Amino acid sequence: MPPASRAVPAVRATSLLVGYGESADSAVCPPVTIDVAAGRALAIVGANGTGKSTLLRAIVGLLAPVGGKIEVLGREVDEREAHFRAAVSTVMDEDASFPSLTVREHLLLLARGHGVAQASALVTELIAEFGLTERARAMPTALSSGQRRRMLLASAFVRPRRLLVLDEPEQRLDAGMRDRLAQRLIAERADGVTVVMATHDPALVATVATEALLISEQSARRTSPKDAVAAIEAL
Ligand SMILES: Nc1ncnc2c1ncn2[C@@H]1O[C@H](COP(=O)(O)OP(=O)(O)OP(=O)(O)O)[C@@H](O)[C@H]1O
Repeated sequence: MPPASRAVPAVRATSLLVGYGESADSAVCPPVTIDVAAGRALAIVGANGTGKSTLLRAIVGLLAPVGGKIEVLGREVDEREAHFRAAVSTVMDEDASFPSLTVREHLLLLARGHGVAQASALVTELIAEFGLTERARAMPTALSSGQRRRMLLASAFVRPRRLLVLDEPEQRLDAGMRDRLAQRLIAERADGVTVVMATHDPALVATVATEALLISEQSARRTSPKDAVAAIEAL
């Protein structure tokens, strides 16, 4: 993986408005202006329905902004471009897996599709890290919801990445797995990978985040991880 340039923010939002209509009137949350530097981790926090997932969809190019601007790794978002697909790894709510492939086959296909060297060894490691060794030959339909979530998380780490965009990565994970995920995200940061995650998990914010964006009906404002933890606990 090429080293991330520290000069260019991994994510830069300028008066960004996100929503499901055609114009700024349809924005689901107040405007967002934020820079996230390479190797940092931004936690996006706020009550249900405040627009966290919608904001992530705009960052990964699934939804065009209804106002303002969003740049990822120094360029306007176009998820069809090869450089974007090579650099941006996501775990979103609506993620799908191949219905006819086992856990191991799904991960291998992703790794090979992204040109990862020694894909088989990496897949074996990730399957162990995400506690799926016993289920490596299972079809997705035969997994528990937590196991399926683990497979989708492992999918994010089986491919090259400079930016990880995660929508409530703690969902459906037990306490041990949440802790392991936090350790993995800390290691990712140490490798220069940027993390942007929407989360309701105070432990994940406290251990992984270097900064936070607190969204409410009134504002979307940058805050410290400590204040974000307090805000989650007050919701
Ligand atoms: N596909 C959609 N079309 C229209 N409105 C939507 C769509 N998806 C979400 N919304 C609305 O947009 C607003 C923001 O939703 P969003 O999912 O971004 O919130 P969130 O902060 O991620 O919430 P949660 O914490 O519950 O996951 C909500 O009012 C929601 O009902």
